Amino acid sequence: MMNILRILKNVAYKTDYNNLDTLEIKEITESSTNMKEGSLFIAIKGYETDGHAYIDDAIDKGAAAIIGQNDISNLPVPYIQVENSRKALANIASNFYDNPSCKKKMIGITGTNGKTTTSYLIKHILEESGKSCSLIGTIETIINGEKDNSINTTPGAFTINKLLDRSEDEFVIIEASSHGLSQYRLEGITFDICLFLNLSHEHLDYHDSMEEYFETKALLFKKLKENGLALVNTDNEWGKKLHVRLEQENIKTYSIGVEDNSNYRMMDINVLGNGSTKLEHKQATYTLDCPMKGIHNMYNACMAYATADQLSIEEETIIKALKNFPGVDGRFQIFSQSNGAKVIIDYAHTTDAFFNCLQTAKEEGAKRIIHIFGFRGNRDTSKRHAMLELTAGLSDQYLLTLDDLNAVPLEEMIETLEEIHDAIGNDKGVVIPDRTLAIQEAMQNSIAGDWIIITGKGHESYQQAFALPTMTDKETVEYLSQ
Ligand SMILES: CC(=O)N[C@H]1[C@@H](OP(=O)(O)OP(=O)(O)OC[C@H]2O[C@@H](n3ccc(=O)[nH]c3=O)[C@H](O)[C@@H]2O)O[C@H](CO)[C@@H](O)[C@@H]1O[C@H](C)C(=O)N[C@@H](C)C(=O)N[C@H](CCC(=O)O)C(=O)O
Ligand SMILES: Nc1ncnc2c1ncn2[C@@H]1O[C@H](COP(=O)(O)OP(=O)(O)OP(=O)(O)O)[C@@H](O)[C@H]1O
Repeated sequence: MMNILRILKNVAYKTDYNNLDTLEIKEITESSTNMKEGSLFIAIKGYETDGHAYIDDAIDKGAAAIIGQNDISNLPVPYIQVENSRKALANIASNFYDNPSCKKKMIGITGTNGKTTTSYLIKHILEESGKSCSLIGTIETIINGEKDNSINTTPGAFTINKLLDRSEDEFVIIEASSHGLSQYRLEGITFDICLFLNLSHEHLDYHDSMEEYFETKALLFKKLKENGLALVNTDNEWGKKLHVRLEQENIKTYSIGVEDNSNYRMMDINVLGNGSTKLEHKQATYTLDCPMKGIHNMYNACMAYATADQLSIEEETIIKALKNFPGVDGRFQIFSQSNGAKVIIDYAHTTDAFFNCLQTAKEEGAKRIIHIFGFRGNRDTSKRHAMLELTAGLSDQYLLTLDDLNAVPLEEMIETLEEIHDAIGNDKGVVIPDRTLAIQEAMQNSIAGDWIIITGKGHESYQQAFALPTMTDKETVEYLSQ
């Protein structure tokens, strides 16, 4: 039980109810479906529906009080009006759990690509150095070693605070998506270290422009604790811009990149075979071996190195940990075939990530590159042409197939694939809607030296059933390898 006035600390509100000082709350929820008697229900205007429509339902289920942003009177339980209930929820959750992010060493990671990979790299290094670490991200949450599948990359504010409260680990790594940042899911959370990885065309169905997308990502750095520090990959225009801005704001910032003036300077990058790079920092140079393929993963490894270094972990420990990093499910995961072909499963769903995957295969000596991919329904459609254009140029063959439909009718998506293929594609390509049959086609016709690259789904399960009895790209590949 907690008094409502404690829950409302630092939240601006108005109410007609005069006895808040005696109002005790058992729990908080934003969902009437999860209501428990004695809870505070927070009504949120959502993207799909309006939580204010469920206030009666919440009261029927025993809500002790309601918070919302609409003008409402004459409810049978106290009503507290705030300006923005989503923002209020975040502050309330933080109050309810007694500001849990202040008690942890918090690491926040943002960028278009590489958040998940970098978070697992950092977690691995921390654990190899004997420290305990929670992780909240796209694939799963790991709290006190217990894993749960994720719904969002950045969960809702209430969930985050609850997870932080449950965590007995010393460190917590959170992947910060732009949706999460713009929807106040991280409001009230403060960080010791924040990382900016990169920014490329993505989510422009949600953000008005790249500029706005960048500004949303940059919000993470407003959440640094007083002595917190920023680690920024400055080998991209957005990283450079952020680095300059943070320095002007007197925030302790380190740049990571190939340029001479980078604080962590990458040199002699070798991405072939067992990749390695030299990293120079404060006149000392270290050699990092990174078993994950591709220049993009070299950047992820260097960002992880810099983070661990700033946490005063011994260089030798970091270097050893990077070398034995086991990789991440569905991130450039290689399945060598008995006929000498290789199949790669990767979560790439941006043009930038496509380039990294296909280019890596080329540099690794692929004789032919066969790319299997689709487009997610109800997600940024403006990136599709560039994605196909890139693969039509770099691959030797491409198979356009289904990704998640997300409520787009099957026939409509197949038509879209055919239209884009006709408009942008070339004779290297073919449309095979059934994802498992597309993989089968590529694998059955493969020869030694082929690299079959399957992108888009990574670790995720299929949303719909396909012809083969499998639920993930990995299962399909293993089924066809038997
Ligand atoms: C479009 C979007 O971002 N939606 C997010 C948002 O949902 P919402 O609050 O708008 O939900 P809503 O369904 O409209 O419901 C409104 C309110 O009514 C309440 N309600 C609803 C029904 C009912 O019977 N009773 C009831 O009380 C709901 O609990 C909610 O509070 O807030 C929820 C809680 O934080 C998120 O889980 C949810 O993410 C959905 C599932 C989603 O798919 N989001 C994607 C776009 C997303 O956020 N992706 C990024 C990663 C992107 C990337 O980089 O790939 C992420 O961080 O996951
Ligand atoms: N540093 C990077 N730069 C560019 N592309 C990258 C980088 N790291 C990974 N990628 C590509 O992005 C894909 C997704 O990687 P990862 O899951 O680590 O990123 P993410 O930011 O967590 O993605 P999401 O926001 O979609 O969950 C990888 O499979 C790879 O193709």
